[in-house]
Amino acid sequence: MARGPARNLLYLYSSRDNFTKVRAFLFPNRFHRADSPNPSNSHPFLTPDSKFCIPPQFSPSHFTQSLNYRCLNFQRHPFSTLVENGTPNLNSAPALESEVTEVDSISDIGLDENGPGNDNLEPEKRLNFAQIDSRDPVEIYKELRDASKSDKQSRSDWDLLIEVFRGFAKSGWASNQALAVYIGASFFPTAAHKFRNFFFKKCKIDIVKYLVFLGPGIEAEKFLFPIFVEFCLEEFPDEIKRFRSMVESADLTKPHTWFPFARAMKRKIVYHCGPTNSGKTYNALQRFMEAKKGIYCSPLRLLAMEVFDKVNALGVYCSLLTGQEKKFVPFSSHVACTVEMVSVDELYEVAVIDEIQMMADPSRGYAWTRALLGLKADEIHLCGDPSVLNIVRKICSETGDELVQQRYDRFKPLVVEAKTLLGDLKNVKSGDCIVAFSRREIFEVKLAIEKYTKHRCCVIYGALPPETRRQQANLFNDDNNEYDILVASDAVGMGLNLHIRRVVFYSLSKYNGDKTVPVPASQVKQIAGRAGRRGSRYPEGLTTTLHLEDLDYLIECLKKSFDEVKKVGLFPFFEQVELFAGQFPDVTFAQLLEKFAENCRLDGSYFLCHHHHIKKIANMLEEVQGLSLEDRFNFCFAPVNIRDPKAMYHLLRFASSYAHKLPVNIAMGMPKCTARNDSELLDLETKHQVLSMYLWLSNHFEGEKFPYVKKVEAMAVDIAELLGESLTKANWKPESRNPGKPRQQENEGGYERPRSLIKLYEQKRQEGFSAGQKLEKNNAHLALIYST
Ligand SMILES: Nc1ncnc2c1ncn2[C@@H]1O[C@H](COP(=O)(O)OP(=O)(O)OP(=O)(O)O)[C@@H](O)[C@H]1O
Ligand SMILES: [Mg+2]
Repeated sequence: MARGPARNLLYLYSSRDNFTKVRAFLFPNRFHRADSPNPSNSHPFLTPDSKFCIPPQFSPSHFTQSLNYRCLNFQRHPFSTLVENGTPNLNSAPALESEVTEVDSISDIGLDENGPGNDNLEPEKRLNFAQIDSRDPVEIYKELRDASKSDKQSRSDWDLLIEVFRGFAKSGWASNQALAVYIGASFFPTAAHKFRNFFFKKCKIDIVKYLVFLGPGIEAEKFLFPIFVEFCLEEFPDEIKRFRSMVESADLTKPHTWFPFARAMKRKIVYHCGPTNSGKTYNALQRFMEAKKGIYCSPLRLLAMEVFDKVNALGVYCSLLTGQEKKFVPFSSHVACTVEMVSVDELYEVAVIDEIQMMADPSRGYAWTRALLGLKADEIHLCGDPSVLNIVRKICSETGDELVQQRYDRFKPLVVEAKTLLGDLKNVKSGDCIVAFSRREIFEVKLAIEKYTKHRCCVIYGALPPETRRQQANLFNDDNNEYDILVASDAVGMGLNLHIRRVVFYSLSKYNGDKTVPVPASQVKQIAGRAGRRGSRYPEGLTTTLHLEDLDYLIECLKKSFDEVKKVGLFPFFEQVELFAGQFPDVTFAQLLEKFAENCRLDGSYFLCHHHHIKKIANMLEEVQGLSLEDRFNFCFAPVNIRDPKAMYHLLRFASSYAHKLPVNIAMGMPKCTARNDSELLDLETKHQVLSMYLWLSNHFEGEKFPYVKKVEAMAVDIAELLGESLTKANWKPESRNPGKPRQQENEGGYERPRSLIKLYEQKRQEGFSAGQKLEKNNAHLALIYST
């Protein structure tokens, strides 16, 4: 074993008070034993005068977490590293604990037992280090700046100094801290590099010695950082100014201050908090109808339409405002709108924001947050589950609004049927709603039920227009026909008035665009809760699963209390994006959004809503010349299925015509008859979505650019009808709209639930005798009762 080149060895000088603490930290096992020998003499790394020779794998930063290292004094001294085959190899130094047992003396591993070598520092110099550390960084910076050249350094110091600065340039801590003085993360490495060059040209011996003593790591970074800041302030004023304006223009902190008029009001917030089917919306609407002027904000067009119809029927004149339609009722002082369309300029006596828990929705949450923060209403009624209660409370304390809570219980408890359908769709009964989580499964279930039983099925899923969903709901609710089963997706969870006796989960897993995952408990509760509705044929609700294996998960979900939401969604207004865009005149709109997301600042209670959908449209529209930033922003919010190339093509066409100042035409053939197969049905769905998009655009851009609104409205009505008729007749195997999506396995019968999750539940079931099984064993028919 040969001695390697001289290196620095770190010594730690400890006061008597700290000696035991440091020792315990360095050698926890050995010296905690009651029979420990005299510590100061027994270990090769301990020197008798409270001086610790720190093994190479330790740096001062190791002490920061466990010890108040500022009470300690570190010093570096040269040592020789182990050399094997002529190559220095610090890693081959044994670990600390094994050193204790295997190494007899320091000289055995090539360390300089006598400590200080040429670079040894006297105690006065150690004192000097403390003085350097406590010096004003501004002064140090000025001294460096004004120095004509650097002091001479030894080779070893120089090498270590390079390491220290390399560490600084890569330091996440320093880069983060630099943000506070408006040095952006992308500029930080350049600034750090220039700082290093500056330092090397000017450095003073005492500061170098101190940095060498500290070594690479957080201590050196902390020492250098304020000097770096001074350097940056003087060297990069333009970069700092630019970054500062960029950050300020992407400031989404304190969103409650964005609505000064609402803040000037003393608003009363009433939180109607409870499970599904407990009368929350009903009670909020009572106040809405009593008010002189009211607004109802809905999560869905369908629900806005339902409230519009209901309150007009009760003699309260109410208009309808959704992205796609404006139905103005003369003399109306009330409006039912979708939450995205809410006006924060109008003054209302009562506002209702339904399904307030949607504030936490990753994509649309911002619309609920904006409504809550910005509505100018004396009284705001929030309806929803308890998941956002605490965060609403926090927001109210910031806005200065009064919060009142009204608790609700389900009118009739929800009963879980432990028997399940035993995996056989032949066991469906009149009034059942079979819930599946893909369009494909929905049609497979419908096909199977209609083939093997006497029942007929209505269907409801997200891609259907609200008018068709409503038509299907009415068909199902009506006693006087054979359509007594509903097959639906999670779209059934909100907004429809349905007479469901029993909700049966076909499966409890769902494709999330990436992979198949268990349906979240909150969603399971919401959907199951649709069974049994006050005033309907079935006031008492049941729920179960198709397969016995899924029952435990259903029970688990229903038992689970709502998870508390910690953050709610935000998205910038156009004006904020425009201000931000001023910093980046040359980037595309999609890049601009990306930069905004990277640089925006948010308070802890908020997250920036997903903008994947928006970016995809922005990228597509990049080739369209002549659109202003505001046009692009608005086009990006158009309701389009980004996975449907036909719909995307039409959006591109609309935007191109608009940019060329041409009247935007619909240029789409009208189907003559109902769909005869699944691809014709898909075509009808797409056509309706394109028409709906046209109507949406006509409401969000100057009307005269979209001159065919009347024609498009008529076409949309016709297609919704054709869709309804097609669905009642549909008896074909479904096709996939998205060929990229993995298809579920098929069996002979044509339907097979996803298996991956079953295994998971089976495993769980084997772990214990489940409640569901016990009940099944006792042949209990009705099992557990939940007020979910
Ligand atoms: N006091 C009442 N008198 C008559 N009908 C009522 C009353 N309260 C609620 N209902 C009816 O009960 C049904 C469920 O009420 P509501 O829609 O308000 O429940 P919810 O808690 O908002 O449930 P959801 O989860 O569906 O939003 C509705 O059809 C409603 O009209
Ligand atoms: Mg409701």
